[in-house]
Order: sequence, then C-alpha cells, then structure tokens
Amino acid sequence: ESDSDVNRLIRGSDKKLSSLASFAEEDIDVFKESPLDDEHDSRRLQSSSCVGNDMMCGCSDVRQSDYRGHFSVTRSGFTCMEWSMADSFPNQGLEDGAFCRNPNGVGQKAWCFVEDGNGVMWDYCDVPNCQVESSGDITPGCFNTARYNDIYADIEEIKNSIDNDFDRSHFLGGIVRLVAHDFMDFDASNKRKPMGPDGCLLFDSSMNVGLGSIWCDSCPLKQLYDSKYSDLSRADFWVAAGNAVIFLTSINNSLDLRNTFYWGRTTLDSCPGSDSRLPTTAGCQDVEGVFLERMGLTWKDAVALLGAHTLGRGQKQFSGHHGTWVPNDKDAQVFDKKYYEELFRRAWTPRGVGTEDQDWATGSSQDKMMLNTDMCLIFDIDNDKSCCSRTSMFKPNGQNRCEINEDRECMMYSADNSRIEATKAVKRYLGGSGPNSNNVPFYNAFTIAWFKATTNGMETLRPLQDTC
Ligand code: HEM
Repeated sequence: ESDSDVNRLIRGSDKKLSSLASFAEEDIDVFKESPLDDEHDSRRLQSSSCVGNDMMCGCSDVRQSDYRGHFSVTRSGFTCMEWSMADSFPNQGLEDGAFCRNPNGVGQKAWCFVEDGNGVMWDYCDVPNCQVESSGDITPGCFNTARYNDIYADIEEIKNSIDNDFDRSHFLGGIVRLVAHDFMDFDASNKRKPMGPDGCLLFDSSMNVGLGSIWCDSCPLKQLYDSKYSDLSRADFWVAAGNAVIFLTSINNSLDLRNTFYWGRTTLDSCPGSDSRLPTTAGCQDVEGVFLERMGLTWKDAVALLGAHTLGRGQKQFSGHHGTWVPNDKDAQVFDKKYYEELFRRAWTPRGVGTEDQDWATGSSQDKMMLNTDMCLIFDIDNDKSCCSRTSMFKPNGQNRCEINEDRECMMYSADNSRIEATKAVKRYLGGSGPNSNNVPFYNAFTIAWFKATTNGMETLRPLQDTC
C-alpha cells in the first residue's frame, strides 16, 4: 500500500462499512484469512524485534497491530469511531473505545474509521513506532516523571556538596558541555551514521579533553548513573542531567525544560569519527558546519546554544583556552543571558594571535575569555583576528582598555552578510536595548534550540509521563 492511499477516502452511503476497498488487495486477503475468534488478543500480531510499551507505541514489524494505547485522532485530524460500528470489525481484541488500531495488521499502521459528515471513511493515525532492538546498542528502560525529578534532586545534591566556585562551575558547565559534545556530532546527510545524541563520545580525542573529568569511573555524575540510573539509556540520562543543571542554574529556576524532554534514545557503544564532526574554535565556519549544515539548525538556534557558554570555563590544560565567558566563577554558575552582554560590552583583545589557541581576553587578570567562535557571532574576524572589539573604552588611568591594537576596531557584519542573522539573534537575546534583566527571549530560544539538538534525527522518542 502506498503512502498516497493514506488519504484516499472510502465512503459508505449507509454509514456502514461494507467495503474495504481502500486497502490493497493482498491486505484484504490477510484479513479474510484471519477469522476472528473470541480470544481477547486475536487481533494482535507478535513482534520479535521491538521493545516499548504497547500503550505508548506500536511495533513497526507487525504494522502496529500490537498497539493498545489511547491515540484516537487520525493524522488528518478526525476523531476515531467505535470499532463496534463496523459489522466487519467486531470489537474483540481491540479493547473498548474508539482508538487507533490495526487489527490483524491489515493496514500499514494503526488506523481507525472516521466520519467526516459525508459518510464513513478511514485514516491512519500518527502512533509512534516503538524502538527496534539492535544488537550491541543499549535500549532504554522506563523513564518516568519520578525518575526525572530524582535526577534533578541528585544533581542538586552533588552540586551542593562541592565547596568551591571553580570546581562547582566546572561540574555544572561540564555536564552541559558533555551533552553538547554528544549532540554536535549529528550529520543529517549521513543516513547510515547520523550519530547525534546517542550517549557516545570519543573521550580520548583532543576535541573532548576535559570531559574525562565529568564522565569517569570516579566522577560523581557517572557514579550516580552507575548506581541508580543504569537501566536508562546513557544518552537519555545525559540530556536529563543537562536539563537539571539548566533548571538549577536558571534565574529563579524559571527554565525548566521538562515539557520538551523526550526519552527513548538508544546509546551507541561505539561512534568512530564522531570527533571529526565536532567544531574547532577557529571561527564561524565551524559554527556553520556543525549547526547549520550538519545539524540543520538556524542561526537563532546556534546563537542560543552558544549562550550556554555562560556556564563553566575553559582550562589551559584541557582546551588551551583559559577563563570564564562571564566575569567570574560565581557568575559562571548562573544560566542567564550574560554571555551576550559580555560579548557586546567588553573590550576584547586578541590573545595568542597566529597560534592554534588564539582567543580573546579582557582585563588584567586575563581570566575572562571569548573564543573565535563566540566573537564571530557579531564581529567579522575571518580575515582579521588581531583587532580589538572596542577601542573607545578607557581605564581610570586613561589607558585604553584594548591595551593593544587600540586603533584597530573589529568590523561588524554588513546587512548583506548572512551572518548578520547571528548578530540579530545576539541582540534579541540581550532582552532590550538598555541594561535589563529580561532573560525571556534567550530562554525561549534556548528551549527550542536545545529541543531540536537533543532530539535531532530521532523519531521514536516519548514525552515524560507518570508511568510507562
Ligand atoms: C562552535 C561550537 C563550540 C565550540 C568551538 C566550543 C568550545 C569550547 C571550549 C574550547 C571550551 C573549554 C573547554 C575546557 O577547556 O574545559 C568549552 C567549554 C564549554 N562549552 Fe563549548 N563550544 C561550542 C559549543 C557549545 C555548546 C553548543 C554548548 C552547550 C549548549 C557548550 C557548552 C559549553 C560549556 C557549558 C562549557 C564549560 C565547560 C566546563 O566548565 O568544564 N559549548 N567550549
């Protein structure tokens, strides 16, 4: 049966379904050859390769005939009719009610009869497919609201047990970075190995240095997973842990990502080549390659995700980049829009020009930084990495805050440059033209971007529910 059959309508003038004309010929035979009996589940075919709750999803290998959930609206928006209304489909084995079903697998997936005012027709439902088991990879267990809440509480407890700002901000930021490194290796064009949020990272790779102090046998986060959550997929656990950090560090705990949290990711045990898809800090070509080209996101999304650099810091021994993006390690434990404010307001001076580790610093302590991939969101530094972001700011002693290259102000993008979209997004996330505490534009954009990034390419995820 082709997909175009889906919307083909059959109408019965007497509102009784005398005909199954819209099913393919061979499907009708399947139906005829499977006489009904009184046994409760006679209409449910057995799946061999599929895991999941039959109240939530159906197995694709048995064309969702096992589905017993409460989906009752079709993909065109019609409400299902009772199965008992059709003489040819008495209700046995379909459970009471007017729900999407595929008795005996006669259709391609769960469907139901509907009434459109002109008569009776049928239509497919958008019941999700359950996860298919694949050898070697770990499939997820039940992830319900209670466990999600427990993860928030457990992360908070670990956070509170860390007694200094430096380590605490690295713990919090490191978790969010871990999730980002998991999802940034997604490549939509590679159908065989899209990767993305699959719980798999090459910890030995130079791209991931530093994450080994977040996920290691003696690391609190991994110990938490091993002792309490190892029935969940690692991929799901990481995203939930990231959500916990964002919630705990957001202003008044106002950014709770649970409504856009979906679970059911499969953890990959091996992901060769994943590191080659991760961004270097060279500049906006990395941002474009990862977010726009391979992950299929927009500039708005990319800029919102990079706002996470407000948490945590760079460490010389890890990435070669040293400093926090925001004023200090205390601010680096607050998930707000400060990253964008800092980008705009400080006099950023290039550091290590000409080296692989070139970045930007400000102030005498040199403990605040921006990467090329941050600066390039508003400054056109592709061809000039030794400019200064603001040349007109002076210290009390009259010295220019730029210190070097006082006269060489970094260029901003012109209106016809596609990267102007990045600048516009930064300005939007500032929350207003003057100083303000409006984090709403950033939080809203981050919610969307984080949702896209953490569910990229995954079609069988499920929302949080109290039971599963
Ligand atoms: C172009 C993309 C990106 C580049 C080049 C980049 C680069 C870096 C670098 C060099 C560090 C310092 C690591 C260290 O020395 O320990 C870092 C840290 C961090 N990154 Fe990114 N990043 C990117 C995207 C992201 C995204 C999308 C997120 C989250 C949504 C993120 C979140 C973080 C966080 C929270 C830290 C602090 C980690 C800690 O404190 O240990 N980054 N990033």
